[in-house]
Amino acid sequence: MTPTTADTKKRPISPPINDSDSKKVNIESTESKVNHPKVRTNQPKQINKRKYKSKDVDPTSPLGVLQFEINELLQKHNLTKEDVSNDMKLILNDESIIPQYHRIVTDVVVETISSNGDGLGLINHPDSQKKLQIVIIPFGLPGDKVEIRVFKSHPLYVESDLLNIIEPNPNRDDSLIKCQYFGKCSGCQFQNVDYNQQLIFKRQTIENAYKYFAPILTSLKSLPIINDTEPSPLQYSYRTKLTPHFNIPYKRTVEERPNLGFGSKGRPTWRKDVDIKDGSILDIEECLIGTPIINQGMKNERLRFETSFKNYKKGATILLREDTNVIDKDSKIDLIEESGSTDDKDEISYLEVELNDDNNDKKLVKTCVTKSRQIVKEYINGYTFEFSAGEFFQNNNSILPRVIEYVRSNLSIDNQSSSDEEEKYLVDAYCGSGLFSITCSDNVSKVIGVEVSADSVKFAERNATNNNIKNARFIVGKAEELFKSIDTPSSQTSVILDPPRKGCDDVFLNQLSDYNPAKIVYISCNVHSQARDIDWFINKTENGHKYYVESVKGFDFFPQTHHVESVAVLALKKD
Ligand SMILES: C[S@@+](CC[C@H](N)C(=O)[O-])C[C@H]1O[C@@H](n2cnc3c(N)ncnc32)[C@H](O)[C@@H]1O
Repeated sequence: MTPTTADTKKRPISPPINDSDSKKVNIESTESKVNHPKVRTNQPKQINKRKYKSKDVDPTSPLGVLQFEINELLQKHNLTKEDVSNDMKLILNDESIIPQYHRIVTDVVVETISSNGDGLGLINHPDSQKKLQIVIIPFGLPGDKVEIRVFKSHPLYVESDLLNIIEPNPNRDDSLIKCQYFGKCSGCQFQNVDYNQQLIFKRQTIENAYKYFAPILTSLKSLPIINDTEPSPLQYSYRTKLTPHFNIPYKRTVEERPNLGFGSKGRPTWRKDVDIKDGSILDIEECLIGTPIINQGMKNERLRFETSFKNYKKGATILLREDTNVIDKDSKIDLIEESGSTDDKDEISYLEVELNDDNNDKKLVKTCVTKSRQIVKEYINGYTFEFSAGEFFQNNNSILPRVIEYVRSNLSIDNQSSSDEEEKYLVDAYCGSGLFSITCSDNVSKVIGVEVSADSVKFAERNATNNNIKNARFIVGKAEELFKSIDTPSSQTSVILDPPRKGCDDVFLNQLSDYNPAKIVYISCNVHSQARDIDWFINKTENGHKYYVESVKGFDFFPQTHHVESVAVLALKKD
């Protein structure tokens, strides 16, 4: 499969299973439409009025990636999409057909796991013995034999709830589960999977991402073997930011406190000893992947919510962000009113943490901030960072020293036109509040960071000053405008890219190619858009062919979940 055109703006990579228009991934109608067809059985002329509405999906989003995963399953079983298609018109318009489709199925073997952490399997088709259905099984692991309830249909797959594990696969170890909400909460997918196996799943996600989204590099066999995923030092209690939320029904005053927590996923009965109230938002007192002070903040804010919910006219999200202060070991921190969330005695909750690095005359004092405009601090390997609580900052502090070291070590420039005596430069595109610009600044003469958020740039400048970094300058603007203001010689410059989930703009990638830097380190929380961008950059831009993918490695920023951060290094080919 190759991209359809070399010069289109959107670089469409469409899964081959798609319907006629290859630029679109057509998915899905709304749940209410599928589940509650308003068919007036006494007025036959009204039948067949409801039409299936498809919507465009970004191919690198979870639903877009699912299309590639479905396609792979079809290929494995030598099936066509007609062999698994569901008659959406019928499902939407004939109520009597629903029990046939939305049913309990037993002895289903989970074949594979999606990048979203859901199991995928094949079941018999209600329409015909010659057909099959592809089913998504949340919390199903490859090799499990399970009982499921199908509850929702889509043109090429159905969704289900996991009811029972009939035969568990060897990777399933439910004794590892720590959270009482696991299996219902949409946050974690892998608590019952040994941590090493979690890392293997994530490596597989990266491999698949490059297979699906870097088709040219894959077909030319010019991708390196994907490195093992770097584990997180903390596998629980690592998340420095959580955002529990609640719903208030439209235009209604509620008498009873609404659930406050995280979105629920399906209606699993497989966790038999767990009694969880139904609802689209689960009521969650404690989130075990959150840090201790974040959970203290959650406790405080839940207590406040017991009465304050009556003041809300609509649903909202509560921000919980860890704030880390570095102070002398013997001193006491001055906790002013803004310092953070307060407990039932109206006292600011805080935790003292010992430092286990060279800074042993200092200690850390942590509070939980709830106001998005408030300034919070983070401490990483002797560096301190300040940023607005509501702005982007990496959420797993424990793994940051490892990822920073990895990025630093891969920035080194090694080409013929550059010698050790020559000055080296660093460009940090999408720099946020300066995490990589600052921590990677010491072996280069000059760093230039660019970032679209003026607020983040303000903090990047402040962070450079606070960390005594004198060689960094920051520009407010889109990465796409970066190269206008760059004067460093490209053969001595490395570039860090750390874009948001959607990846880089084509304009930017073309400019990057024209600039032709010595080294590129691309960090991404969406390996699918990363793979797409790298395939495009190397194969479709002017100087792209001069580069090769030196390495790709995952970092487990979010243990127990399906997410993986990927770092890809591009170097210039040697002549
Ligand atoms: C994943 S974050 C990385 C931030 C930083 N590297 C870090 O690790 O803290 C992506 C950043 O890109 C910024 N951003 C989004 N679109 C951008 C664009 N077109 N040009 C420059 N920055 C952009 C966001 O504001 C955000 O700070």
